[in-house]
Amino acid sequence: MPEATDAPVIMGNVPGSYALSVFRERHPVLVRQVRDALPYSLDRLRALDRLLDEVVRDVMEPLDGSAHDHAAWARWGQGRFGGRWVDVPFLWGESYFYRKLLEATGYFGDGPWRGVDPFGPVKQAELRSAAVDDELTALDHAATLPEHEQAAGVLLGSLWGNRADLSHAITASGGRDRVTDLVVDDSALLWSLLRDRPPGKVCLVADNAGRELLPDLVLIDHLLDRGLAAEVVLHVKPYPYFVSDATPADVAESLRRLAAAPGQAGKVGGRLWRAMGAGRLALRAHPFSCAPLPYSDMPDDLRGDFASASLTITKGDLNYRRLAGDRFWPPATPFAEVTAYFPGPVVALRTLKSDVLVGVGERELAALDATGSPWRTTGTHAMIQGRA
Ligand SMILES: O=P(O)(O)OC[C@@]1(O)O[C@H](CO)[C@@H](O)[C@@H]1O
Repeated sequence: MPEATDAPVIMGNVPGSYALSVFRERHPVLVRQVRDALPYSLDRLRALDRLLDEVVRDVMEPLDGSAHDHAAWARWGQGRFGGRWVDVPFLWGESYFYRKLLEATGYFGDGPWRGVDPFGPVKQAELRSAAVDDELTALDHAATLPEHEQAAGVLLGSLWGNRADLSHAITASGGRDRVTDLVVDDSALLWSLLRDRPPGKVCLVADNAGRELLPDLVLIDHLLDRGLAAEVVLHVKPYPYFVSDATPADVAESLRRLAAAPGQAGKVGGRLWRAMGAGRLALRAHPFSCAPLPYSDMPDDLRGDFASASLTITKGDLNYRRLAGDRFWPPATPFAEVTAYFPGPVVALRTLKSDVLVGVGERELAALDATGSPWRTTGTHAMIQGRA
């Protein structure tokens, strides 16, 4: 087995790879969708057209010198501008794409589009959907179940909520069934970290808004309400990212949606609303959450936050890539080994939508590969993977 540290970084340019399909197929579609989502003015439409051209021609241009974070991106992207989009590490190239998309829409500019979420229309449609009504109504039945089933239910709800990812939906063939047998199931570890010690601080690093964030909030309510956490810090993105990633505005909208719902959902929403006001639920939108870097490069203040938590729960595929490192790890590499740098207990809840994979033995891997399905990238499979 190769040394884990030799694991190659996932690049965008490998023929036939998932990463290449994201650059070649997903990004052009996304620019076109954003272009049509809001009544943008001519200058914004032109900027979006320039970005589309840049992506299709496959020549990466630097951020405009007037951008507030131009210096940071110039440093991170040194030696990459003028080259092909696909010739950079996958994680870096995707992050930069979303940053450029916001630039084109005027999100950080001085004009009228400042602060307008280009993905707002799709996020709002999802939050208003009948599917969300059904999911909130289902909480009434869940509340009648025995305690251990409720605990398992809120955890699985949050885990599978990660399938609701509007960026993945763009190129996923859709409608694929979930495979309920988890690829890795460390849920016993998660519960023991919460139950076998006095309640402490739990950090939940969120992923998508809407149909993922709602069950995340239900999980948070469970932890606070059952005394499994004294406080929860909910980490979200400071600005729109990867289409549906949750921002503070999305948290506010989801809490309003919950609090306005009848039955159990309304009770959950009311409790969380009060917890926010009382400081038992805090919101953090650290700039590093949108950085094109792995968590091993996190700044000291963020490290301090996770270090003071009795448990950090990370949600979703992108957070998993950043936690483990966006590399083709030998799949049997222990999760504890690749996350040894993380300053405290950490559990990842993830449906699999990219090639990064650790902690899976040869026999399990062979059995999954033998199914012949693209199980590593289509969101059909999920894992709860952690270390104390
Ligand atoms: O973090 P999430 O929402 O679970 O997934 C993000 C995602 O859809 O985006 C990337 C491709 O663009 C993949 O890593 C992953 O499939």
